[in-house]
Amino acid sequence: MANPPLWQSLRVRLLAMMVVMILGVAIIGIWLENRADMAALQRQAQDEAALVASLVHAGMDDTRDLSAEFAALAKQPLLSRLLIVEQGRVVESSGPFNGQLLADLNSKVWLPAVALDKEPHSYASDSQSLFVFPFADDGRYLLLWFDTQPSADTQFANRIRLLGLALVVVIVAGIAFYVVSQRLLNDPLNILVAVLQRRIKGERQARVPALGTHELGQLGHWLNQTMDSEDAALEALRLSNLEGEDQKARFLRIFKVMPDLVTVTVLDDGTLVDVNENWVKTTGWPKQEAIGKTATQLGLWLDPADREKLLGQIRDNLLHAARIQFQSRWGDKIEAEASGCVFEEQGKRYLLLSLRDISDRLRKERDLHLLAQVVEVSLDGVMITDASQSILAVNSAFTAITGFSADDVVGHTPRVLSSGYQERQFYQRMWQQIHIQGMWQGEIWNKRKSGEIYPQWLSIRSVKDDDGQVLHYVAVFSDITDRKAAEARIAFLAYHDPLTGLPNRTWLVDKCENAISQARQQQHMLALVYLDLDRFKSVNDSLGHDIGDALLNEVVKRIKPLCMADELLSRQGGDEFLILLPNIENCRRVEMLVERILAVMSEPFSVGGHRLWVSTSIGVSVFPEDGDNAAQLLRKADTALYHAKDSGRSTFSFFARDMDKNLTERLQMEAALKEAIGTEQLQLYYQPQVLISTGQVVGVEALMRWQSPELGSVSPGRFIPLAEETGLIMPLGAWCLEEACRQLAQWRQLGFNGLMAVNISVRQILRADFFDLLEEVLAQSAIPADRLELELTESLMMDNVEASLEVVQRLKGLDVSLAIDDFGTGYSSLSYLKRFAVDCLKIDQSFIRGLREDNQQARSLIRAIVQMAHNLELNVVAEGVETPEQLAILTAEEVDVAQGYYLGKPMPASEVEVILRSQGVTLRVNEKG
Ligand SMILES: Nc1nc2c(ncn2[C@@H]2O[C@@H]3COP(=O)(O)O[C@H]4[C@@H](O)[C@H](n5cnc6c(=O)[nH]c(N)nc65)O[C@@H]4COP(=O)(O)O[C@H]3[C@H]2O)c(=O)[nH]1
Repeated sequence: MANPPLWQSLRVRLLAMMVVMILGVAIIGIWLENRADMAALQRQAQDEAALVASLVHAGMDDTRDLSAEFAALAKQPLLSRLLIVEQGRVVESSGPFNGQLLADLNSKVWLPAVALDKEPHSYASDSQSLFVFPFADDGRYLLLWFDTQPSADTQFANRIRLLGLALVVVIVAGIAFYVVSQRLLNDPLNILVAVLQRRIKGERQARVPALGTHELGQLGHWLNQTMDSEDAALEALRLSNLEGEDQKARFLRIFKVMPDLVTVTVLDDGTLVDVNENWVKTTGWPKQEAIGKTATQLGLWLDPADREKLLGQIRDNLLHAARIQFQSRWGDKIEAEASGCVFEEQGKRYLLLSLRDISDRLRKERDLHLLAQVVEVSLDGVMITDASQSILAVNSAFTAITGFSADDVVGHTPRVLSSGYQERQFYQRMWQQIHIQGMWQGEIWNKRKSGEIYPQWLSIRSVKDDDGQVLHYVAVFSDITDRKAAEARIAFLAYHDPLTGLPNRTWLVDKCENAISQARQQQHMLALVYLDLDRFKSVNDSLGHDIGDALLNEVVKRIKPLCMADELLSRQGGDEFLILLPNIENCRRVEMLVERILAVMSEPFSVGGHRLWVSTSIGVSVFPEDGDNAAQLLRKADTALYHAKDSGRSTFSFFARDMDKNLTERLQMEAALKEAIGTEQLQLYYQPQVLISTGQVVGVEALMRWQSPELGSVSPGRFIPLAEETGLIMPLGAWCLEEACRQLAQWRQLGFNGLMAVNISVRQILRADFFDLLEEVLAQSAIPADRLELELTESLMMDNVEASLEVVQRLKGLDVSLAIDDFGTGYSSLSYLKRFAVDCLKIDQSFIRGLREDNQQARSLIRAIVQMAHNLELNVVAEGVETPEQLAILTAEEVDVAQGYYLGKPMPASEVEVILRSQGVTLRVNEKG
C-alpha cells in the first residue's frame, strides 16, 4: 500500500488539529479576556465616574476652578468628556460644548435619551458609559462620558501580538513535533503497517519487531499476540476444516461399516430413511426395499408395541442402552442394545438408532452364569484372584475343602492357605511358569482353616485380556489326600506283595541289578535263591485259598528270620519266593541258608486247624559265574530250581552249566516234537493188563513212543512233560486218543472186549473242546464208552481239584471209565476218591518196586490201598510188576489187575494182536452191566 497523501497523514492531521485547537483556544481566550477587560473597564469607568462626580460636586461653587478641575479630571484614563448641564444647556465642558443645548449634542457625542433625574444614573453602550449626576437642588447635572474603547483596543492589540507570538511558537512546536514524531510515531507506525501489509499479503510469519516500551511498542507486542492467536485459530480452523471434511467421510465410512446396526428413521412415524450395511446384513432386508418403510411394516419387531416402549425411554433426546428384541427377515431372533439420539433437520425430527447385537454376549452371559453355577457345584475348589493375587471369589467346594468361607479369604492373598511346606524357590518356579506359559499344575501341600496340612492337586491359569495383560488368576484344586493314600498303596503294591508284604519280583529285580553293579565294582559275589513250595497247589485247592494264604504267611515267618539284614526275601508270586544275597564271599553262606530253609520247611505247619507238610525245592544262581544281569541270574536260578524238583523234591540245586544244556535240549526237543506230530515218528505201544485171578489180558494201556530222527528214541517221561508245558499235549493227546480208539475198535473186531487205557493230561481235559473230541472219537470208532479208560495222574488231579471234579462229572456223564494213575503219589484222601467217582486205582510202581516177602510195610500199604479201593468198589491195578514174587504178593493181597514187564512190556499193536489171538478168550473185567 502506497504512502497516503500528506493531508491524509495522521501526523499532519494531528498537527493541524493541534494548531487549530491551540489557535481556537487562544482566540477564545483572547475574546473572553477582552470581554473581561471590557467589564473591568466599565467597572473602572463607574469608579472613576463616582470619583469625578464627588470631586466636581465639591468644586461646584467655582466654575473657573471647575474648568481647571476639568483639565485635571480629564486626565483620568477613561474619562473622555465631562459636561455640566444646567437647564438643558451645557454650562461647562471639557470640550467645545459650552453653551450648546444638550439635545444638540446628539450628533457629536454618544448621547442616549438622557433623563435628567434627581438620582444619579448611567447609560452604557459597547464601549462607552454615560454617568449622570444631579447637583444638589440647583438643576445642574454633571454628565461624564467614559470611553473604554481605547483601553480595550490597546489590550486587544497586545493580545493579538501575544497570539501571533503564540502562533509562531505553535508552528515551531508543530514543526518540531512533526520532525520528532517522524521517529517516534511514524517509523514504528510504518513498521506496524509494513508488518500488517505482509500479513495481508499472506506472509504468516510476519511479526512486529521490538519497538520499545511505549504504546506503539506495546501495540506491536499485542499485534504479534493477536497474530499468534489468529494463526493458531487459523491453524485450528484449517485443521478443523480438514477434520470436518475427513469427519464427514469418516462418518460415512463408519456408518457404512459400523458393526452396530444403524438406522435413521423419521421420529413420528418410524419410516426408515437410512440404514447401514450391517443392518442390511443382519436383518436380511436390502436397503432399497427397506428405505421408506417402517420396521413394523418389515416385520422386524417381534412385538410392534416395542417401538413405543423404546421411544418412551428417550430422555433429553437421547436413548441409552435400551434392550430390544427384533427378528431378521428369516425369523432369527436378535437381542440388541439400542442407543441413539433424536435430531432435527429441516424442521423434521429423526431418530438415529444404533443397535448392538448382544445375542452372543447374552448367550455368553448365560453360559457364564451356567459356568458360574457349574463352578459353584464343582467338587473341585475354585479360587479367583485379581492380577495382584487378591482373592475375589471362591466356590463352595473351596470352603468344603479348606474350611475357609468366602468372607474369610476374599480380599486376602492365597498365602492364608500356605502350609509352609514348600520352599520359596518352589513358588518362584511356579510363578515363573505361570508368567511364561500361562499355567501351572502340580501337587502342593496347603493348610486348612483347622491347621491341618493336606495335599492338593492344583492348577493355576492366568486369564489375560486381548492385550496380554493379566486380569485374573484362576486356581482349581482338589483334595488328593485319598488319592495320595491310594497312590502310596499302589506304589507299595507295585513293589510289594499284598499278601505277605514282602517285596515283589520287580523290587527284587531292581535291587538285584543294583547289587550286581556294586558286586562288580567291589569284586564280590552275590546269589539268587529261588524257592518253590512243593504241593502248595494241593493245599490251596483242597483246603481253600484262605488256608493257602495263611500257609504262605507262615512260610514267610519261618524263612525271613533266616535271612540276614542285607538279604532280601521277596515273593515271586504263587508259591515261589526269591532271596537275594547281595554280598557273599563264597557259596558257603548260600548253602547254609538253603539248608536251614529246607530244615525249617520240613517241619509240619499248623494252619487253620490243619497240620500241613510243605516241602520246598530250591534253585540257586551266583554272580558272576551264572550271569551278569538280573534276568540271567533269575533264569539260571529257575533252571536250577527245575532241576532240584526233577531230582526229587525238598532239595536244592546250584545252577550248573549242564542245566543250561538241558534247557537247550528241551528247546530242540520241543521243535522236533512239533515236527513229529502227525508223522510216523510217533507210535502207540500197548502194555497188557492182566487179570491176576485168571491170567487173562483184560486190557491194554496205550503208551506213546517217539522215534526222532535227530534225538533217537525219546521216552514219554521226557517229551510228555515238555508237551504239557508247551501245549503240544493237545494235538499229541488227540492223536493218541484217536489212534487208541481206532485200534481198540479193530481188536474188538477180533472179539477183544477188554479195556483201552489212555493217559490223559489234566491240561488236556481242562480244555472245553476235549469233550467234543472225545464224543467224536467214540462216535467214529463206535466203541462202547465204558471200554475206554482214561488215566488221570493223581498228582495233577490233586493240583486242580475243583476243576478236575467238574471234568470227572462230565466224563462220567459220557460213561467212560476213569482210572487214577500213579496212585499214592498225590496225597489224595479217601474223600477225594469218593468225590472223583473213578472206576480204578492204579497203584504207582514205586509201591510195587519194594514189594517183597520181607517187606511187610510195603505189603501192608498195598493191603490198605486194596481194602480201601474195594470198599469204594474200585478195581485195583498194580503197575510195574516185574517179578513173580511181586505178582504173588499182589495176588495174595487181592489186587485185581497187574501190569508190568513181568507180564508184558509195552509193545506194538501187531504184537498185542498176536497175544490176543493166542489167548483166544475175551475177558470182561470191569465191564459194566
Ligand atoms: N520200570 C518199569 N516200568 C514199567 C513196567 N511196566 C510198565 N512200565 C512203564 O511204566 C509206565 C507206565 O505208564 P504211566 O505210569 O502211565 O506213565 C506214563 C505216562 O504217564 C506217560 N505217558 C506215556 N504215554 C502217554 C500218552 O500217550 N499220553 C500221556 N498223557 N501220557 C503218556 O509217560 C509215562 C511213562 O511212560 P513209559 O515210559 O511208557 O512208561 C510206562 C511203562 O513202560 C515195569 O515193570 N517196570
